[in-house]
Amino acid sequence: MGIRFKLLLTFVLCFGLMAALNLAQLEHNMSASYDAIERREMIENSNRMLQGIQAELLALSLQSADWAAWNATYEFAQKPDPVWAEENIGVNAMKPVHFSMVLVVDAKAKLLLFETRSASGQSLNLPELSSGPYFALFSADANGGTPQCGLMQSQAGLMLVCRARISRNDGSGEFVGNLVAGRLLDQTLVSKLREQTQLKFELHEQRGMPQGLQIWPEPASAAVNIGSQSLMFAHGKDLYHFYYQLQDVLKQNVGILTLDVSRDLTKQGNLLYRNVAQLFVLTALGTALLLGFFIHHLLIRRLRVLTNELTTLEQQSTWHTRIKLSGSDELGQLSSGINKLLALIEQQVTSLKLLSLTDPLTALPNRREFDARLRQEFARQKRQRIPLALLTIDVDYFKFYNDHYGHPAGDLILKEIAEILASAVSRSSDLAARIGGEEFCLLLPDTDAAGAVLLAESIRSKLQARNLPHVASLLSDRVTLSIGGAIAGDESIEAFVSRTDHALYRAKHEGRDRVCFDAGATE
Ligand SMILES: Nc1nc2c(ncn2[C@@H]2O[C@H](COP(=O)(O)OP(=O)(O)OP(=O)(O)O)[C@@H](O)[C@H]2O)c(=O)[nH]1
Repeated sequence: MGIRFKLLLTFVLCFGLMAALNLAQLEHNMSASYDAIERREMIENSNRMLQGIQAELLALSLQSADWAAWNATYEFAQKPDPVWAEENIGVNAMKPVHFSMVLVVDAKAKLLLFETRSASGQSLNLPELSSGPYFALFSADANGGTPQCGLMQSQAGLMLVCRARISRNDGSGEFVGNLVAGRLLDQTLVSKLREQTQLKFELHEQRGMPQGLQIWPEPASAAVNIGSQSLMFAHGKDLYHFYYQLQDVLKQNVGILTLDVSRDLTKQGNLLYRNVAQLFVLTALGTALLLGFFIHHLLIRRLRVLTNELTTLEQQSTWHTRIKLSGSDELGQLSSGINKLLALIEQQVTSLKLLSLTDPLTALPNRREFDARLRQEFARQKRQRIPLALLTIDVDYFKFYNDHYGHPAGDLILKEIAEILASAVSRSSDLAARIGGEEFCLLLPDTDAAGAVLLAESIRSKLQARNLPHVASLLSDRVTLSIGGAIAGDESIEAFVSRTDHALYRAKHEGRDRVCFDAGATE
């Protein structure tokens, strides 16, 4: 797995995790605040719905209290006058105040007046109100001036009803009876209330509540005299279904109010959340890709260049090549560091190479260098048909010199001879080398036998001129050299070198301090 993929994976994971955490936090906060706002709105709505009915009940209460606290009504309760009643509290007076029912009962629970009126002006058939538990409640002395109101179940439907104690205008007078006023809670009234409250609630006359409802946490305090204190609810994905149990003045279940409230806020919140989530995911992905792009250009691409150049270096095993990665940042510094290291290695390799090809005592090329050059020049001689001469030079009785003067003095002699050989060769293609203890070689390309002999003799002369004493020599009291030489012919290198060795052997054998040349193989 490449570093680019790893980085990209890391970014995606990090940003993904970050987005997920933020989204979870956002969702938690959002749903908590939306829930709170929605709950407040629900309470307001349900209270508004109940307050609408309460307001109707209050209007009914005021009107019935008005009719009950009237001297004429007080007199009627003691001495009923049907003509007066018809005009003032009877069916004719009911229309303007939207009463559906007026009932007057005296102190002895005798029904004095019972008028009903539908919205269309017809009378209603309400036999259950002139006897039974409702009538018992209507005829009891309430012992108070404030009318008692609530709901009532009748054959014509649910009815708002208020019972008021009949009194004089100033509220005085003994108990002479009650006046009960009612108003049908029919669809006309429900529609009016729906319009007023701007809430689409429904009135159902069924008594039982559906199964599986939950109790709404806040009590419905506005409606203590028309129903239970609690609201029930069920909630769907987009809607809250509210249920309110209506109870009559006898505390019996008589109907249900339902209200469906759309969860617009939650819907909008969910939409907003989805949008934000999409934005988060896109931003996280976009940022990861952008970072990946920049990292690729700033890092990965350049790292690849560096790796490729290092691979090439390794494959070619060359130290003179340099990394071509520029820049002053960390990668640029790394590349310049590698280049410095390469320069150091190159320098070390060059000097090691030089050391491995140089004789440490005389600073002349050693046997390894000589062998390499010999192979090179021998091949060239074969190719170009140009003469190649080889001289092998050996110090005479050098063992005795060492024995007599000591090894360090012998080293000095070897250095002197090396100087002479180095100064004797004038062409850049000539090579003077120390190939063994006191044995030297001169490789002379493009030199014939005569030239080689001449050079050998000049070396001997130069040594003579230095006049280096060698009292232990069996030949002379000075240091002398024996030189064997040969010109390369159509033969192997070994044969060529062997001929030179034989020439040297001959020089030794014939008395030393001389040059013997073998030109035998030349054509
Ligand atoms: N001082 C010194 N002596 C060396 C070095 N290398 C080889 N020798 C000595 O050179 C001597 C070579 O001796 P031999 O091969 O017997 O030959 P020689 O005494 O020169 O006799 P001929 O070659 O027959 O004239 C030995 O004593 C080696 O120890 C060196 O680097 N320094």
